[in-house]
Amino acid sequence: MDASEHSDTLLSEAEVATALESQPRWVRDGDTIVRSVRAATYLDGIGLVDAVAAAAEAAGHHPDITIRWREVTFTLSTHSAGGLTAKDFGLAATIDELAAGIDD
Ligand SMILES: C[C@H](O)[C@H](O)[C@H]1CNC2=NC(N)=NC(=O)C2=N1
Repeated sequence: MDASEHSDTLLSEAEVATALESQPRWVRDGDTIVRSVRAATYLDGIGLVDAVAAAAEAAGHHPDITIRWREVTFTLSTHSAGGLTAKDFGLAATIDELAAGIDD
């Protein structure tokens, strides 16, 4: 399932806590979840950004992305809903798949 198939109903605090237990690479920061990936090289990080951008566009759900040399930080929130929804955790799972083998 990609993020476009997930509901944009706001998750409860309990639902967010449960979702984070199964996605341990992500940390809560207010109305967002955040993960940083440290790639072996700058271009590996850019390659990950490119792959995530394609997946995000296909899903119609887009992360905030910060690039600092070879560390790429993804911040997820459903802006239209004003907080965290299943779309964010769906995209988080996709990013985890794409980052597997990149994170050093
Ligand atoms: C029409 C389109 O689905 C919306 O503008 C989408 C696009 N991508 C988005 N991405 C994120 N993260 N939050 C949104 O509310 C959002 N809205």
